[in-house]
Amino acid sequence: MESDYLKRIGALIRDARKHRGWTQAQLAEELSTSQSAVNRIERGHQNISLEMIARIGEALDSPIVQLGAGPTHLRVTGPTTLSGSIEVKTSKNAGVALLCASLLNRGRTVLRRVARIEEVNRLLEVLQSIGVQTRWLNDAGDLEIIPPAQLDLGAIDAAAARRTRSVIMFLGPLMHREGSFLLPYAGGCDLGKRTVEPHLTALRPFGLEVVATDGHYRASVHEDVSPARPIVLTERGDTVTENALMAAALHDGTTVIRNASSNYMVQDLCFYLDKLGVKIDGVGTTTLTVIGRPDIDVDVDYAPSEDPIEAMSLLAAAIVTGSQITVRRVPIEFLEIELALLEEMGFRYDRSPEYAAANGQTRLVDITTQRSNLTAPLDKIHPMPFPGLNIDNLPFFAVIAATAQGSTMLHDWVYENRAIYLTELTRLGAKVQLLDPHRVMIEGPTHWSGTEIVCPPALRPAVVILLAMLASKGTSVLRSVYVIDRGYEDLAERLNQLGAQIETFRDARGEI
Ligand SMILES: CC(=O)N[C@H]1[C@@H](OP(=O)(O)OP(=O)(O)OC[C@H]2O[C@@H](n3ccc(=O)[nH]c3=O)[C@H](O)[C@@H]2O)O[C@H](CO)[C@@H](O)[C@@H]1O
Ligand SMILES: C=C(OP(=O)(O)O)C(=O)O
Repeated sequence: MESDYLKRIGALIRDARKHRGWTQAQLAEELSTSQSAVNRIERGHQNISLEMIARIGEALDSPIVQLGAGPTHLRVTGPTTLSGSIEVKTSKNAGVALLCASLLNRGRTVLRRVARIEEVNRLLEVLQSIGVQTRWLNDAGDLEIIPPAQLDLGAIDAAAARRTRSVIMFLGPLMHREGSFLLPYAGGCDLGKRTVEPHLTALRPFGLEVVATDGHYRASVHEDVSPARPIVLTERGDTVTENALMAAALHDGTTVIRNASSNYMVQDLCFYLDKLGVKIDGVGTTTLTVIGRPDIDVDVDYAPSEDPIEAMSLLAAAIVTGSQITVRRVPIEFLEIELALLEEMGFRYDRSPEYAAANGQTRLVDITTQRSNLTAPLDKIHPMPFPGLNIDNLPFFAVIAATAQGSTMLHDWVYENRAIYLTELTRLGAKVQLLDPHRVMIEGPTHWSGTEIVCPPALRPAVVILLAMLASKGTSVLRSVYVIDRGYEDLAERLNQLGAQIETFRDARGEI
């Protein structure tokens, strides 16, 4: 079925290219990819995302390929009451870390139930462009990754790389494969300045030097340098810990990483590395001791765990719409503080006994929400590195606080911009006052009323607006939802299965 569809798309692209009089190499250059990737696409031998189709359409200025592409928008009819049950997908953040980590392994990696989200698609495009074979094995999202003997970094799909921040996690694995290389600057949510300096500090003891020039990180590796002392991270960041772990995995010796993040995606990475034969002590703590293996060549199969941020999003959907739903496969240990705080605010729910995730490690529960009357918490809500309230879950408390009686202060000390985007909720009737770029005061409850909003360039605030739209009276339009698709698989469709009325649409050609 899928290959049929890919072949038809491939044929359309080939015809449009020929119509333009271009060679595959010319189109490849325009797309910052390799001629062989274009050849694979045209023959229907490569998965291709809507994003990529849109980029090809733009490059070829082709009405055929542009048809149906362009930004996607959502039309929401509310207010909605949800019912039924929904399963949490595996996490974006473990998914992207594991895709990068698969570069450590010369053998075949199979990742189970990977969320089919745009962030993963971008990384797959990057991996394919440098010669890695990747293939979805089935509709369940099982993904096969086979690296080549030699990577073709010169052919890297720079446009795809720049759309994700995760490409920064290529540094750890690549420094063992290449003496020197170029990586495009990392993108991701626009949350203000996000430094990469902690990554460079963490990797320097392994001999990595990086100079940032004209849109690229220029990396070179001094092979005679190796960590003489424990590596002390200057901040307990998730991706920086993952980079240090990946560098340590192929390092012939023992590395100690202190002030490590013990967050969910880091744990998933540790469990995967264990399957590669890398021994890690201290998983779930802030000191990780890694016994690396200089050559890893094994066929592995790993099932990353469920996404605590998606679980929180679904609980917030139930709370803001006053609905009873069952959220299945909630990774409870990464949501305990959020739930404790919600309980304090008056949220009532039932939880099933714990059971193990497919990785055999992460503890899951099913949560059934009850209609609850919430009141504002006495203290401000602020995030902390795990085991604190998750930084990415903080925005959901904005929409929850807006349904609660009283004033709630949210303090996002982490990001420069993210709290500012929450003020968009005022357009749907919430009282959200920006006290400074990091703090908002929210006064509830809210009489939500529908309107049209363009997604802010940040995933979680965009989802928060969508959830408020479910509760809003009348029709709302949420424009340009790529940012949501970066991190959620079919969110609108899955909410519809719970009874939401969300229609996905694109602008007709010629309209703005
Ligand atoms: C792909 C991925 O996994 N992305 C997650 C990862 O991004 P990532 O690891 O890239 O997060 P950043 O490096 O951007 O760190 C987030 C912010 O926290 C600050 N900071 C972090 C830790 C600390 O101890 N002190 C400190 O100041 C950083 O300076 C930065 O401003 O972690 C973020 C914070 O959990 C999450 O929002 C992202 O979803
Ligand atoms: C900030 C986030 O993602 P990223 O690190 O991919 O920009 C997020 O997941 O909310």
